[in-house]
Amino acid sequence: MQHDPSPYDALLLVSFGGPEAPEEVVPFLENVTRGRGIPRERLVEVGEHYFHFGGKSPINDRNREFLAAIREDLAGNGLDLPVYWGNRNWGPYIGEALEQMVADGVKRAAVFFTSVYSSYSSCRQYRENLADALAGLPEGTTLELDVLRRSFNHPGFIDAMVDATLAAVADLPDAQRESAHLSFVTHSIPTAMNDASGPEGGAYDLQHRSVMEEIVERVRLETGHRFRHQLVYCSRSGAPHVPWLEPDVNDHLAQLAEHGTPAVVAIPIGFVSDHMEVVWDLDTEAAATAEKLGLTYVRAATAGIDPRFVAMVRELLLERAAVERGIPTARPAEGGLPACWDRCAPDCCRNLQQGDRPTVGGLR
Ligand SMILES: CC1=C(CCC(=O)O)c2cc3nc(cc4[nH]c(cc5[nH]c(cc1n2)c(C)c5CCC(=O)O)c(CCC(=O)O)c4C)C(CCC(=O)O)=C3C
Ligand SMILES: [Fe+2]
Repeated sequence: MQHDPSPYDALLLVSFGGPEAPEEVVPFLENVTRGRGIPRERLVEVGEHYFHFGGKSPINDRNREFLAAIREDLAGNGLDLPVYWGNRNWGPYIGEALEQMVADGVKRAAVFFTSVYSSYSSCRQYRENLADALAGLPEGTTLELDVLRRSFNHPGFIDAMVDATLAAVADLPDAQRESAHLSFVTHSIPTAMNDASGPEGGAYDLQHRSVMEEIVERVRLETGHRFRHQLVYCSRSGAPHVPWLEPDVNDHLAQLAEHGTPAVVAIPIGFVSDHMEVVWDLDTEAAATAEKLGLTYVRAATAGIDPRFVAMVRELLLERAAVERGIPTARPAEGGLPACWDRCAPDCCRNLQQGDRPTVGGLR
């Protein structure tokens, strides 16, 4: 393992952002959906999820915990790197983080997105946000940003999710354990967005399936039982006539109940911490659906601040630092897909609605 962070003199954590008070909910939703063609009814419905939790999204607090854990991990490993944080849709915004970095004299930073898969929403849109924020800096500012590779198959994420799954499986009633179903859950996206994800298309779904298969196999090695499993989706949005990835987790639960499955473990592989989708779509809505159907329902933990997931950010930064210095380095990855590319191809995860916009972190 390399321990030299150069050429980086900082780390920037980039996330989605969320409202923290009732009066922030509507402006936040307007930020999220600007130019994205989301029907008014869906916005009202999603607004209710936030109001249900007092107008406060959990995401910023989860990111504050993650930041604190990353800082501790870096310091504990003798790395004296400042860590900044900026969001796409709510303060602290990416632009504010960049201004602070410039004021502090940062020249080149590694950037980690709190979303580990390829798609427009989960990767390229953040790369556009970085380009917009850079363009907003005063003329003549030099700040270079390198986006760390998609980390869905990094051992730090996989190992945390394997243990979360094992813990959830252990929580099942003994009599139901082996007939339980593992339901891997992620954020739905339009099928067209999935078709355009990654350099060759379909990467969003493919990456999730490789994570699922790896976890199922690791759980088999640990328990001796290969569980039935499926990839399902939550948080479908958009107009009704636009196809999104399916099945929805609630429809899936109804199917399981119909086929006599007694218990289900929901494994939120699409979310790195307990975002609104986890506390609403899974812990509130899907849990209620399961209860109505008479299904035992256990939700596995998200990666959150699992020390291995936290260490992953440092490991990715050091790995990329070595790459940028031209030093051969290991690129750990688990499951059927190789470690992801460092720089995205020009047509990776294209913006289908607004066309190509400037990005950061692409091939030059
Ligand atoms: C792939 C993906 C991720 C995972 C990757 C990542 O983490 O980035 C993600 C994360 C998140 N999505 C979030 C919230 C919302 N997403 C929305 C809308 C949309 N998401 C989409 C995709 C994704 N979203 C898409 C294709 C849309 C349609 C509009 C569009 O084409 O852009 C809307 C508008 C209402 C609605 O349409 O549901 C909201 C409020 C929050 C914050 C949660 C919190 O507060 O804790 C988080 C972490
Ligand atoms: Fe979303």
